Amino acid sequence: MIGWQDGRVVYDAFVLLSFGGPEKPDDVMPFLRNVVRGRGVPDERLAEVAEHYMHFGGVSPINQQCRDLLAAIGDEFGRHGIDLPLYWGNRNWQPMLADTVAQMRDDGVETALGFATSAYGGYSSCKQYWEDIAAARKAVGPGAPKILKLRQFHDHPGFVEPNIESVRTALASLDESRRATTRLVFTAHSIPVSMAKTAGPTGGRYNAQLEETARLVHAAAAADLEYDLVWQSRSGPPQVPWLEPDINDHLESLAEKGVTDVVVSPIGFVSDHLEVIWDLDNEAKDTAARLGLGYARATTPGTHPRFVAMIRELVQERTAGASHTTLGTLPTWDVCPTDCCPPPQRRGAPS
Ligand SMILES: CC1=C(CCC(=O)O)c2cc3nc(cc4[nH]c(cc5[nH]c(cc1n2)c(C)c5CCC(=O)O)c(CCC(=O)O)c4C)C(CCC(=O)O)=C3C
Ligand SMILES: [Fe+2]
Repeated sequence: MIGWQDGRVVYDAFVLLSFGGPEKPDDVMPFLRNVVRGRGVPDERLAEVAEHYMHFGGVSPINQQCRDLLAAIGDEFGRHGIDLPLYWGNRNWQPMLADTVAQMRDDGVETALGFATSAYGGYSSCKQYWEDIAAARKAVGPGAPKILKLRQFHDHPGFVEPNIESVRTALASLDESRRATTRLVFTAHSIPVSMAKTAGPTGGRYNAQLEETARLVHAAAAADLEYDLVWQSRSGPPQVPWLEPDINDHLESLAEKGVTDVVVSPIGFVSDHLEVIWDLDNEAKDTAARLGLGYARATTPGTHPRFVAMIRELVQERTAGASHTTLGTLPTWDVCPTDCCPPPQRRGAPS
């Protein structure tokens, strides 16, 4: 067996867990149907989102970003003597996690560490990855390896520092003479209010973590500016309340208040995938232009070396049983309680 002993558990593989995205036009609708299975997202919304993907030739950047990240993780592990085979499986598109888990079983993997491409707690960002693992193992059946997801990392310096750096870079591209009326706007994926209420063991964890990350990035990158945390990429039927305000509405109210320029920092995401390049680089940017606001979008961590080092550190934290490296004050843990972050109520056809 490949791997190493930490005195408690032997991990013999690493698996990257992600969302998945289409890589050609014919993938788009089946991918979207996988994402919204049983969730009551109206067809009009799906058709609209399909157009966003078609705008980029039906190709989401997220899968290539995962390939690049996995290659960088391999280099990083190699430099630090971590000899674990690397795998990658998605929730919604090929390579699907169940196929990856079957391959891992065939390769003799017994217990893997999984890294999900989301920093936060809550159903979509955390719990659903645990569910993905359980469903994939069930599909594979006897001999399926155990997979333990690495912890949430919203306030790890390896996540916060690349965001600080990119906010500074974005800010430097704006007109210095208008700095006093420049605003820092953090964004994250909106989720249903009911999902936000039940995020984490005591509720509200998604918002609390995002507020903490925003505070940490703001303090280090641009403490003289005012800042806000707002939401993007709302889905779901209009009668269901989701977190507000939307970034576009927020830009309107900022312009009314006399703000002249904005730096938008999508701290809710780890890579510049489609929700970032469509919703921010197209929609929000157009809104800013219409309002006459200067606009700069900060990049996400992607394959930033500090971010990649964080992934290696999270593995070492786990295998050495070391204490968690955190910049904030919210509690962290390795394994989530089983009863936190319940799934949203399913509507329409069961999956
Ligand atoms: C919290 C959160 C994250 C961040 C955490 C994480 O990263 O995991 C995230 C990431 C992403 N969301 C993505 C895409 C989509 N999300 C959708 C729909 C939804 N997202 C939700 C939440 C989140 N989503 C929710 C509650 C829904 C409603 C339906 C449901 O309950 O599932 C839909 C359906 C159509 C629509 O937008 O209405 C699409 C296409 C992509 C891929 C982008 C690419 O292709 O590059 C990524 C990384
Ligand atoms: Fe989403």
